[in-house]
This record gives sequence, C-alpha cells and structure tokens, in this order.
Amino acid sequence: MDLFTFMNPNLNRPINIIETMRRISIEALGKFAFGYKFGCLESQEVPRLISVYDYIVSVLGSPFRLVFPWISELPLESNKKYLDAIKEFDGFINDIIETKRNEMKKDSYNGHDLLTSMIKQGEINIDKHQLRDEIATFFTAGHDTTTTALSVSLYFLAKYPEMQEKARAEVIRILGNEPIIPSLDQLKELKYVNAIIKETLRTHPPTPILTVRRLKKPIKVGSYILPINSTCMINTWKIHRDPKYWENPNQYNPERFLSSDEKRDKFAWIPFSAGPRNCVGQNLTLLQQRVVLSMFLLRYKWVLPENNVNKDKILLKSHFLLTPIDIKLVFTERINE
Ligand code: HEM
Repeated sequence: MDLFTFMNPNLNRPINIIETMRRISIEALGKFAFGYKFGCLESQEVPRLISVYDYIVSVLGSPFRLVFPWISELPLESNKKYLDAIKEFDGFINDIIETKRNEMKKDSYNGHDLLTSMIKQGEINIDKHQLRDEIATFFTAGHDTTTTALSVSLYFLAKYPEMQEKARAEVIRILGNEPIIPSLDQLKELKYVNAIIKETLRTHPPTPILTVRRLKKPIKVGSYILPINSTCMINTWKIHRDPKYWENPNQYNPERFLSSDEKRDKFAWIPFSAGPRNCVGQNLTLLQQRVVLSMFLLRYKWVLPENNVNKDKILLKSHFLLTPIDIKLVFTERINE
C-alpha cells in the first residue's frame, strides 16, 4: 500500500497528522537507511512499533524520572512494563538486522543502504550490541525529528491558506500537475517550499536543546567566563527566536529565507547543530521533506478543523525532542484547476 492509498480512507475528516507523518517518516527511513519495509502504511491500525516507541519515549521523558532516576530501580509494576517495552523494541531492531543479514547471504544481493555498510563494517569492528544501539539511534534521530518538522509545516500551510496556494503554484510550475517522483534538480528549484521547511525548523526546532557538551577550554559568553570542564547545553529554541538575529522572531514567515540580502550570523540557524557532531541526516531529511510536501501539495488541499486546540499556536510537549501534542487536519482531494 502506498501513501495515497493509505490516505484515501482518511480524507474529508480530521486526522492526527503527527501519527500520519510518523508512519511516512518511518517508512522513508526504513527504505533509505536500512533497506527495510516496516509496513507502517499497510494498514489503518496504529502499528505496534509506533505504540511501543511512543510509550518508551513517554517514560524516558517523564520529568519525575529525570529528577529521581533511582525510581527506575524499584520493583514497580510500571518499571516491569517499561522493561518489557524495551525488550519488544529490541525485538523490532533485531528483526531489521536479521532480515538484512539473511538478504546479504544471497549471491544476488546488491543493497547500498547504511545498514549494509554497518554490517560489513561490523564484521571488522562493531559488536552485536553496538550495532543494535546504532540502529536504535538512527531510528529515533532519523524519524521523530522529521515527523515533527513535516507536521508543523503542514499545520502552518493549513493556518495560512495563501502560503499553501503559493507553495502549490511553485510545485505545479516545477513538477507539473500530477504527483511524480521529483528529480534532484527539480527539488533544488523548489525555493519557496524549501523556505517553508527552513522557517519551520527555525520556529519549531525538533531538537530545541542540544545534548550536553563539556568544555575543553574556558570560554566567554556575554559577561561570563565559563571554566574548563563546565557542562553546557545549547538552547536552539532561544537562539532561533532572538530578535538580535531575527526580525519579528515569533512570526512564521518563510519569506525571510528568500531574500538574498539578509545578513545573519552563521550560528543563528542551527536546527541540525553545528561543528563536527552535527546531524548526519540533514541532507536526507531536507530532501525527504521537500518530496513529501510537494506530493501533498499536488494531491490534496487541507485545512484546520473547526474548534481545534491549536487555533492560535501549536501546543507542544518536550521530552528530549519537541513534539506537537495533537495536530488535526482535514485533507480533501485536489481537483486539477
Ligand atoms: C528535521 C530533521 C532532523 C533534525 C532537526 C535533526 C537534528 C539533529 C541534531 C540537532 C543533532 C545533534 C544533536 C546534538 O549534538 O545534541 C543530530 C544528530 C544526529 N542526527 Fe539528526 N536531525 C534530523 C534528521 C535526521 C535524520 C533523517 C537522520 C538519519 C537518517 C539523523 C541522524 C542523526 C544522527 C545519527 C545523529 C548523531 C550524530 C553524532 O552524534 O555524531 N537525523 N540531529
């Protein structure tokens, strides 16, 4: 079943866009990174993988557990449930690895995905547990972030119909009226769609705070000197809304990424972090988002349902990643104008 077949029974009624984008992002990551089909678009039922993952993330992000980590050691029913979920999630990861190993045994095998390279490397220097951890990292880092980014862009395109029309006009001009798989050159030409993606990553960076770093040498921040070995966290959310770098920072305005004369500090936009440990998947997600948004723009129109909870702004929760709580959108088939 493909994306459009999956969407058919979901037209003309409010649907949870985060869950839909999660299915799409998992499937895309599976294809590119693991050469694996998760089957998240095969049925309307919420896939077990998604419910187990959501549950694990909700426990990991619980502020109570973050403040009192020893709670996890207690013989509580909730801890047992959590460990069972981890075991089940490990089962999904092991299945990806085992399926790949079996495929690789075939003489005809010629896969070029990331997992194939990792397994080949693993024969030299990665042990079984490391490989499992790498796959789990890629699964989380690779789909959860893209899910949020796509959901937020679709939300704003529903909130501002004139932006949706402008983006659609650009996609039709470059790709034509029917959904096709775009070429790299065509994707590069989608300047306005790209600006939407960038503005979404500015206003709602899926990783609003970067993971902890320890200073190798003292640095000066404003009027403070942070000594060597201090642990620091970078607040991307705040940087992305700093009026020093952004005019009307709280306003969603993709146009700001179109004007070529805009001068900005190179660290004012850092949704993928910066430096040697920045995001390895940034080019992949930027391409993927352009493809998904253009396919939706060509095939559907969408609006916010009446009385939705996100009328004024998106309600958010943050564990280690930023996630909208509940965005519902109503899609209708677009009749070619
Ligand atoms: C909108 C989408 C994405 C955003 C906003 C994003 C953001 C980030 C950020 C900020 C980091 C650095 C974290 C830190 O240092 O604290 C990171 C690391 C990473 N990302 Fe992404 N990412 C995205 C998509 C992806 C995709 C699609 C993949 C995989 C295919 C991926 C794989 C990774 C990995 C493996 C790391 C760890 C790199 C390392 O530690 O050296 N990300 N990402």
